[in-house]
Amino acid sequence: MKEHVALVYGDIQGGASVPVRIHSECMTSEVFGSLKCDCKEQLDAALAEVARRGAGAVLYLRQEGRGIGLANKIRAYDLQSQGADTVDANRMLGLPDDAREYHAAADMLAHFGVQSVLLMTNNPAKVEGLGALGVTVIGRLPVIVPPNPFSRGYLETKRTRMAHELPTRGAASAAITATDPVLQAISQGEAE
Ligand SMILES: Nc1nc2c(ncn2[C@@H]2O[C@H](COP(=O)(O)OP(=O)(O)OP(=O)(O)O)[C@@H](O)[C@H]2O)c(=O)[nH]1
Ligand SMILES: [Zn+2]
Repeated sequence: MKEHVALVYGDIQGGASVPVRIHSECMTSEVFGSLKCDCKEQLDAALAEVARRGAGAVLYLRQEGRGIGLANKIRAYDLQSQGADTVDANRMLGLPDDAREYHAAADMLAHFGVQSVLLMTNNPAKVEGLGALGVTVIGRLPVIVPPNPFSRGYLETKRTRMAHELPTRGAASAAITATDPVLQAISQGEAE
């Protein structure tokens, strides 16, 4: 059984416009430090933003690899190393682009009596998915991580094929940004 986690900071009981990050597990970046995606930096940025705002929650869902599981994600990485992008790699394996569900997140928010959330995400499908489950998403807070040389293609695929609201290369952003100095240095070294 997968155990999901609600990390709550401050008092959110019965709250409205509660800052919430609904985060999907990514062992490769969060545990092993892979730079192929932005998940760990998004998690860190969300935790910092919740603390800065004084109250909020990070709901950590055990949906590795957008719900296809770790072994399938590693198989997809193998196909990506041969040129496929994230979406096509999943399809070549006969798997959906995104197999995640958000019932657990909706249940957690109901448990705390949260009336509405400010959702920290760049993914409009996540906003819609929660709305369909009865969660009132009153606003969206972008969580932008600057690309590094290893994540650039992955982020570009999210922008162009999965409709994530991410800046085009070089565009300035006033969103929550990752503060990791190493990643910022890598990204600035890449910028031109
Ligand atoms: N199938 C697959 N999953 C991946 C890959 N890289 C990261 N993931 C998973 O993608 C999930 C995160 O989803 P993303 O599409 O990056 O972001 P999101 O949660 O939809 O949107 P945000 O709220 O803006 O972060 C995590 O579960 C990661 O394990 C990959 O190459 N293939
Ligand atoms: Zn990741």
